[in-house]
Amino acid sequence: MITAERMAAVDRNAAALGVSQKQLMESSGNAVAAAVRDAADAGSRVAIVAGRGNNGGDAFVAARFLKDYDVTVHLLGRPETITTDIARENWDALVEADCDTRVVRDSRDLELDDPDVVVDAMLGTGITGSLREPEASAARLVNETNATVVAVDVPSGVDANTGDAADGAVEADRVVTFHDAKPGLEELDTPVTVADIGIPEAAELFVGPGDRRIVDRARGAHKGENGRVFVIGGGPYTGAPAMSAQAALRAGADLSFVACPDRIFDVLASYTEDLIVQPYDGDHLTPDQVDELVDTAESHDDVVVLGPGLGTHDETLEAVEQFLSSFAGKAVVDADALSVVPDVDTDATLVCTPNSHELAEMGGPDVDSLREHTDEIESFAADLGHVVLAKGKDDVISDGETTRVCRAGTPGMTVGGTGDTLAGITAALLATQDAFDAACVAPFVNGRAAELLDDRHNGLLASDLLDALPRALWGDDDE
Ligand SMILES: NC(=O)C1=CN([C@@H]2O[C@H](COP(=O)(O)OP(=O)(O)OC[C@H]3O[C@@H](n4cnc5c(N)ncnc54)[C@H](O)[C@@H]3O)[C@@H](O)[C@H]2O)[C@@H](O)CC1
Ligand SMILES: [K+]
Repeated sequence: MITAERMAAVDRNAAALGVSQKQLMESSGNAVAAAVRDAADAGSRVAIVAGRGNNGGDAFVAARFLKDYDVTVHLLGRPETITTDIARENWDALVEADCDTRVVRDSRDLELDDPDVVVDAMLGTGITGSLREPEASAARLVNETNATVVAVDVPSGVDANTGDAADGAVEADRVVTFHDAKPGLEELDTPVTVADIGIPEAAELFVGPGDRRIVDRARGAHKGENGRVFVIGGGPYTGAPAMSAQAALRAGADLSFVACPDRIFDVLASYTEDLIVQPYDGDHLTPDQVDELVDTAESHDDVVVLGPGLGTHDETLEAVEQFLSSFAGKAVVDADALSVVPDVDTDATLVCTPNSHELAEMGGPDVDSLREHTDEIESFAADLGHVVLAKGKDDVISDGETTRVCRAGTPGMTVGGTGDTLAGITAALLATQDAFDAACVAPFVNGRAAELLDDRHNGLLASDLLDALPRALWGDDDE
């Protein structure tokens, strides 16, 4: 089962893997033609009623595969207003080939002439709101015919995610949908065929540019709407928390705070003016600080990064344990803090970011190649009850039910600090996204930033990644 948004992401990932959307449209159209052949004998009269989006494009392709039928293609709207190049190219191909194509400028001009089959290709997953003209009138005509109505992807006017039907939505006799079942179609009392359109499994397994689009939302305009990240780190180390906090800003967080022992305050505060540093007494984190840290994080709805540079002092690990026991927000747990997670009872939403060594220490599989052990990582995540982002040459991300692999990155990323940037990016994304999505997209963005700096294969610094993060996250060059 796949939602419309996820389907669009997978489609984009397929394109990045070299299977273009036009190829997928060709397969979809072929599948629609097969459904028409199932519904009526050769020679039957077929009316294709097409909208201006890719749903219509699928049906233009189908027309090419229905040579043995008496096909008429009705386009709702002017050809110049077809919304995508691939749909327009397929329309043009029909016109060039002298097919019976009709441009419906006004819904009153649509005449179906008593067809045996209607192909409903007006609206697919691109619908917003209730049916507008000319689609509304066209849907009425389609519903009045005695023809067998074959819907492309989803009956026009029906929401593929929920099954909610707009007033006057097409009542289909059968539906041909693509790649995977859609939750909304299950709600209908209509037979559904799921057609394999040749999307490689890799487009679902590997995190790709399509996943990044999920994050590419309308960002909030007000300070705070894109999240505050609160890094609890530092003590024996100062660079790690600073790197996480800066990466969070570069990945879209509005504000980034670091809570650290006052012994290292001056060092941390001197790295950059972009960070807000809040010192607490002492030279390492202890249980004395926990109540105030939980208060700060919860009162501002912060996403916490717990771990970078904290060290492994007994008191520190005890403080981490107490923090997680009382904190009920969202947190990325990294580095030294990870060892505490398996034994803690917490209401927080966690993304744990172990490297393969830390994964083994937590009780997960002890392996070099994470990618060859995705099943074990998945069951580990299920037992843990938190999202696991296991970092390696290829990263493995699992919420215990779904598991993905991220292949982005360059050999230069073995340099220290790239895990700290990853934790910060994950936190920034976690502010606005579901935990699993954030954990999938963050390593893609971190790795993509390194790829954008490809000239620095040798001598890449984690701090170099900071500059490239916005482009990696929002840039157009996502091939
Ligand atoms: N994304 C994918 O993975 C694939 C998509 N394919 C096809 O592409 C379709 C989605 O294509 P699009 O995103 O172009 O969207 P659609 O073709 O569903 O519709 C977009 C068009 O409808 C108009 N529109 C939107 N809401 C309307 C309303 N309420 N009343 C009247 N007109 C309205 C828009 O202005 C736009 O012109 C899928 O349903 C499927 O048929 C297939 O080609 C295979 C792969
Ligand atoms: K449709």
